[in-house]
Amino acid sequence: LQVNAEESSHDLANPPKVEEKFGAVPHGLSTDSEVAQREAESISRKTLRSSAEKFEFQAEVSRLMDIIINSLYSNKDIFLRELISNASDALDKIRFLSLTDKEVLGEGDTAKLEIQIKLDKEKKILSIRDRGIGMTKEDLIKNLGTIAKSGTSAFVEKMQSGGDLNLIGQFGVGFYSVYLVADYVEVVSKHNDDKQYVWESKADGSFAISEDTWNEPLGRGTEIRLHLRDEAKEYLEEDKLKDLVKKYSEFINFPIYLWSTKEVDVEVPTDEDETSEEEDSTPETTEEETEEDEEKEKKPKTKTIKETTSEWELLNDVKAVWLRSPKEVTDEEYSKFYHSLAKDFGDDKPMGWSHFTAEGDVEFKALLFIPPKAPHDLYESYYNSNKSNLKLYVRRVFISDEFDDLLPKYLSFLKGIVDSDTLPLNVSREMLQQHSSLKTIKKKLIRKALDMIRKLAEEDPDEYSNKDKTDEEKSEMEEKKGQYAKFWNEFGKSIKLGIIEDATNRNRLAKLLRFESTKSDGKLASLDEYISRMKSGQKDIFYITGSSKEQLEKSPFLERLTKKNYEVFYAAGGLSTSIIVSEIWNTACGK
Ligand SMILES: Nc1ncnc2c1ncn2[C@@H]1O[C@H](COP(=O)(O)OP(=O)(O)OP(=O)(O)O)[C@@H](O)[C@H]1O
Repeated sequence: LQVNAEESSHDLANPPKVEEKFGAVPHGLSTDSEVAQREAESISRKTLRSSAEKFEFQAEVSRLMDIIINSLYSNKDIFLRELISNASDALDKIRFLSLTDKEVLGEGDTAKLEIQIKLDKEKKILSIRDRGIGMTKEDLIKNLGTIAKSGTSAFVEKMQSGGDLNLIGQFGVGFYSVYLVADYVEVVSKHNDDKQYVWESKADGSFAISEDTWNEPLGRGTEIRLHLRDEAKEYLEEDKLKDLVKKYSEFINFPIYLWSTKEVDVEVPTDEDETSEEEDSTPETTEEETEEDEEKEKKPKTKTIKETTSEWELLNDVKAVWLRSPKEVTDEEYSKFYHSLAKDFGDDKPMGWSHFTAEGDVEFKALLFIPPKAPHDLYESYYNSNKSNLKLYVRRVFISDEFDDLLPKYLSFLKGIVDSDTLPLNVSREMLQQHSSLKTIKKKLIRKALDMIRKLAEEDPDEYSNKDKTDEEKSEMEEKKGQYAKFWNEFGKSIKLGIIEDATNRNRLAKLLRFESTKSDGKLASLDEYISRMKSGQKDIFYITGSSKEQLEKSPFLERLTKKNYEVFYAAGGLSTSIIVSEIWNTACGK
C-alpha cells in the first residue's frame, strides 16, 4: 500500500486506501440521523468517520509522525507558528491569483484575507482558519500524507541523530508538528475548484478523507482543528495564544484574530421579585423618602452584573519591516524578522543584513540576510535546483519565492525579500519573469550582497587591525571577532563558485576569498595580504591548491615547504576553482 511519491504525484485517480482498518460502525446498526449526529460531533477519538475514504501515509511521513507524537520535546509551542505560516502562504497564493482574476476572492467574508484562531474549551479544540487558497481533495491527499517531500527523510535522519525539532519548518514538513499537541487532527478545506472536504488522522499510519456535508461551509480556505492532548491544555488559554502569536508571528502580513472572551459589567433591569423583596423589607418611610422613591420609580431599576462577551481581537499589526526606514528598525527586529522569513528558529542571529532602497529607473526596496548557518541541502542540487531564497513582492503583494533569476546560484544561500514598485501587478508570473527590470534588480542585489559580505570582514577585528579605534568601538568590534572566519566556513564554497560563474564580479569576489596559511596560527589570510607581502619583496611564500583541505594537509609537497620554513597559503576547491583562483592570484601579483 505504500505510495511511490513520484509516480503518484500526477495520477491520483486511484490513491492508496486502507479499507476496514478503522473500527467502523456497521451501517445496519445506525440510523441516518445517528450517523449525521456522530459525524457532526467530530467523532470520539477512537474511530475516524466510518464512511470516509482511508489512506496510508507514505512511509517516511509515517516515521516522521511517530517521532513527533512520541517526542519529549519541550517546546511544543512551535506548532502554532507553523500553522500560521502555512495559513499565510495560502493567503499569499489566493491574493496573487486575484491580481489577474478578481473573481477568485469571492464575496463578503470569503474575500477577507485573514487568519482566525478559535478555542473550544469544553471540547478541547483549538482551530486555526484561513481564507487562503484552500485544498482540493487531491491536494489534501498529496500535501498531507502521500507525497513525501525531499525534506522529510532529511528531517527524520536529523531527528534520529538528536536534531532540534524547532527546525521542522526549514525542512518543509511543518504541518506535522500539530501532533506535538494533538492526538487527533481534522483539516477542513475548501478550494474554489472543488467541494469542501475533511482530512482527519490520529497519526497512527493512516488518514481519512470525506466530503464535508455537516460543517459550516468555509466559503474558501482551510480550518485546522486540533483535538488537544490532555497535557497540552495550556493552548486553550487565550493569554498563552496571544503571547505565542506576538512571539512567533509578529511579521505575518495578514491580520491574525483571536476569538476572545471578556467579562464586562452590564446594567440590567432588576427582577420584579428582587424589587418587591427590597420594598418589603423597607422600614417605615418618611415623607421626604417617599418623594425620592417616587422619583426612583420613574427610572427603571437596574443592577450591574458580569457578562461574558466574545469578539475577534486583532493580535498583530501587520507591518512590513522592509518598508520602514532602516533607522527605525532595531537589531532585534531584524533578527526576529529573519527568523520568521527564513523559518529558521534556531538560537543564532543572522550573520549580517543589508536593508536598502534602490532608486532610479527601477525602484525597489530590499532586505537581504546572511543566515547564521548553511542549510542542510545548500549544495545538494546546486545545478538543477531553481530555488531562490528571495521572496519577490510587488507593492507589498507577495508574488513568488521561485524566481530563480533574482540572484545568481552562488548567492542562493542568502535569504531576503525584494519589493518592487516598478514591476507590473496584473500580469502572470511567467510574464513577470521576462520583465526587463529584473535584470537591473539582479545587478543591484548582487552588488549589495557582495558589499554586505565585505562589510562582515571589515568589521571583524581578526581581519583588520583596530589600533585606531576608540575603546567603545573596540568593544563593539569584539562582538564581531571571528565572524568572517565563521562566514567563510559556512559559505566559502559559494564564493569560490562565484569566482567561476560570475566573471563580471570576479575581482569583487576575489577580495572575499580567504586562504589558510601554515604560519598564521589558524587565522585566514586574504589575497590582499598575500599580494602586499609579495610586493614588499617577500619571496618565501607559496600557494598551493587541492580538491580538499584534508588532501592538502596531507600533501608531501606542503610538508617539504614547511620544513624549509616557507610559508604556504593553501585553498581547497575543485579543479576549475583552483585554476581560476591561481589566475586571479597571479594577475594580482603581476606574474
Ligand atoms: N492552511 C493551508 N492552506 C492551504 N494549503 C495548506 C495549508 N496548510 C498546509 N497546506 C499544504 O500542505 C503542504 C504541507 O505543509 P507543511 O507545513 O508540512 O510544509 P510546507 O508549508 O510546504 O513547508 P513549511 O513547513 O516549511 O512551511 C503545504 O506545502 C501546502 O501545500
